[in-house]
Amino acid sequence: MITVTQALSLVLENRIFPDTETVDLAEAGGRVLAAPVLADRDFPPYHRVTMDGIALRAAALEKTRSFPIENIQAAGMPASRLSNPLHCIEVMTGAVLPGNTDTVIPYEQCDRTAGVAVLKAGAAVSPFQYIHQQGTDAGRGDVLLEKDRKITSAMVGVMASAGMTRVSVYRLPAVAVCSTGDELIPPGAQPAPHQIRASNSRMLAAALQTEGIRAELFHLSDNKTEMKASLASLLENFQVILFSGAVSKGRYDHLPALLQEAGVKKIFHGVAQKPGKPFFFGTLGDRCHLFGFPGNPVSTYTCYQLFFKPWLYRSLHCSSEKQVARLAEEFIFKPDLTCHLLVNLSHEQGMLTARPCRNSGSGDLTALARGDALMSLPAERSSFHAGEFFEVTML
Ligand SMILES: Nc1nc2c(c(=O)[nH]1)N[C@H]1C(S)=C(S)[C@@H](COP(=O)(O)OP(=O)(O)OC[C@H]3O[C@@H](n4cnc5c(N)ncnc54)[C@H](O)[C@@H]3O)O[C@H]1N2
Ligand code: MOO
Repeated sequence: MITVTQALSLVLENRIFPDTETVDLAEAGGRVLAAPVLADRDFPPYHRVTMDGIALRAAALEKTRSFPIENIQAAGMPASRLSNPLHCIEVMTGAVLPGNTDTVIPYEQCDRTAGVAVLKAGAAVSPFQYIHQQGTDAGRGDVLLEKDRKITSAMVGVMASAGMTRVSVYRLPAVAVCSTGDELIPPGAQPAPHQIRASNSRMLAAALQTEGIRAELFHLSDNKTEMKASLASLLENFQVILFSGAVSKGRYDHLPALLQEAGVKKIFHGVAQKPGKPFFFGTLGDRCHLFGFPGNPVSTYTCYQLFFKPWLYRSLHCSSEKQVARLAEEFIFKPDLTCHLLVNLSHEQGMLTARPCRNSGSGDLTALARGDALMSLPAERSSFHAGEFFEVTML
């Protein structure tokens, strides 16, 4: 059995190198940007008025506090120009600053009567106040967004303002999610007493959906001949296959052997961790990457989070951030395995703090929905003390 660290580096070494494609801006959220986004014009593109009020020349204040209003400059109107330096133009937020003016005084600081604006006593005036100056956010041609970033809603906004309607992103792999086991029935069916509902495949599909991947779901029978036939077709049609179950020592755990018979190279089978010990990972050349997650629901999900997700992010050129949290209470774990402890997180004394979450083991799917994160406790130790910091993976 290999360590968690060794397993993770083997998984990451076997990343894929996806092509790029262009998608509509409306579909780009959550995808990874494959090319930098440049400013097609200055940001803002003109001196933008930031308060409703009047625009005038600041130097005019040495001569007068009373300004005849020449006209109104609203947002969306082409720039006008102040003809008399002792006059003003009414301006609205978002308008282009009129030519021959250099300051804005909000309505609250002046009185307007009979077409004349008079500054109130104490109205503060300095050049370029309440003006968002052209090009101060970014200049034309500047990089607004670096490539290899996961596209957030703010980034969608930036791209829209740079005039983009299509975005270059890394192509997502075609993923199949396969449950295994004759005890499983679809969630909509009525289970007999000896049956359970297939939850893992739905859980994995939901996790993939948050990455923008619409996986296809399959179910493999425990029957060796049937499983073999299904695998042949899956290996033909998918770049990535996530299996859950059929990877431990049982008489019907045919998956690792059948995959290898079908030409899959075993990269590893078995990781010194709990949960998720019988985890299998293999490749079929560059054509297909296979993750055989152990069937217990918490094991499946743990392996997805700790190995598949970093693999996906590395393949898509972006990184998944690691965090540490403070263990709130003593925890003992004797086996010589990395323990991925299900925890609840809170902020205590300004520190991210983790408390073990009640659960009854890797078959306890209900606990997974109560937990916030997995805290990885190193295999070399068996007692972990309150106040120590360890890495956490958010769920
Ligand atoms: N003799 C040994 N037995 C087991 C070992 C071992 O080392 N020696 N390892 C144990 C560990 S650890 C795990 S984890 C499990 C994993 O076994 P499999 O990957 O072969 O998974 P299954 O036996 O098919 O299923 C385990 C468990 O999970 C339920 N399951 C499976 N798929 C789903 C699904 N899609 N949705 C909901 N629940 C699912 C299944 O019904 C079983 O209860 O092996 C231990 N045994
Ligand atoms: O490792 Mo198994 O994944 O404990 O339940």
